[in-house]
Amino acid sequence: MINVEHLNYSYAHNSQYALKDVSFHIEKGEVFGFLGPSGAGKSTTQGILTGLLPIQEGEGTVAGVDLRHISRDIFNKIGVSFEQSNVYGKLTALENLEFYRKLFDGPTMEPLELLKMVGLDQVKNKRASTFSKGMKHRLTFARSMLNYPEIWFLDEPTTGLDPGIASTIKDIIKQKNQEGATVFLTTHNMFIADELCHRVGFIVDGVLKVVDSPRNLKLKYGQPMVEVEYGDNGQLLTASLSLEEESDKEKLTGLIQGGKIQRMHTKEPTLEEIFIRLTGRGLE
Ligand SMILES: Nc1ncnc2c1ncn2[C@@H]1O[C@H](COP(=O)(O)OP(=O)(O)OP(=O)(O)O)[C@@H](O)[C@H]1O
Repeated sequence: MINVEHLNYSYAHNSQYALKDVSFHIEKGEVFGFLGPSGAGKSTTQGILTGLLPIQEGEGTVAGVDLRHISRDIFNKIGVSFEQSNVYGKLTALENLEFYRKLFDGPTMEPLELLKMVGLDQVKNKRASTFSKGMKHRLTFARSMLNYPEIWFLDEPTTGLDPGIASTIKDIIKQKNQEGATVFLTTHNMFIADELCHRVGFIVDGVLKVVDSPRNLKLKYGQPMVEVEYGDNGQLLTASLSLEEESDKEKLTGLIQGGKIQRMHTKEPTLEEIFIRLTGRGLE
């Protein structure tokens, strides 16, 4: 569905590259998470894949469309929900969707149904200019589904939303994916990525460091850890101990032999911990 090879991109057309030799492939029906800190190159990649930025070096196809020769066809096949995508403030929520609906050549979803899905049906006749940031975000998200996209580009789909709405948005993404949509999702949020993505790519300073499933990454790069609760001089203490580091192993053996452990369980590494381990960087 998405294939890119050796993408390099420089905004200033000099040796300062925002993307450095980025290559990856995304299969039909995958939810692919593109993860990295601010300035890593996520938006630049998304810009190229959606035809907003030209390919400078390298090559790629999106839904069968060659990125060097973007045709109108691509806009009928993709859906885009980016933070900076505008909604028309003077139009109501419903009018916004009715307007965008007309731009597509193929079948489209019912605007009212979309507004219901994202919890905006009660305010369908209110102007978008009166909406909060979160409401505008939901309207943009709804708009991006209008044309039953084959590939759905989502930028931070749940950021800034209250937990109830964020959960609804996650459910919609899962549902649309089950119906066949391929999803390219960029985020700083490892929990969202872990929950939604079949595979993730870690990008830092324009370099794609690794692409794999969250499960494989945890198996390959996560340190096995145990969390123990133990009694010491009448106090209840806790410790996270690595099963690979000698000093931790000795401490654990001591606690077991001393009969001090009250509770013990294995701890799965988080994607964030693996990101830091592999890239030497945090996600903020
Ligand atoms: N319009 C632009 N002109 C010049 N440099 C830019 C422009 N947009 C981005 N850059 C630079 O390109 C690099 C990659 O930026 P990009 O926006 O792709 O990162 P990002 O991972 O999307 O970050 P964020 O999470 O903050 O959106 C950064 O060094 C950034 O400063």
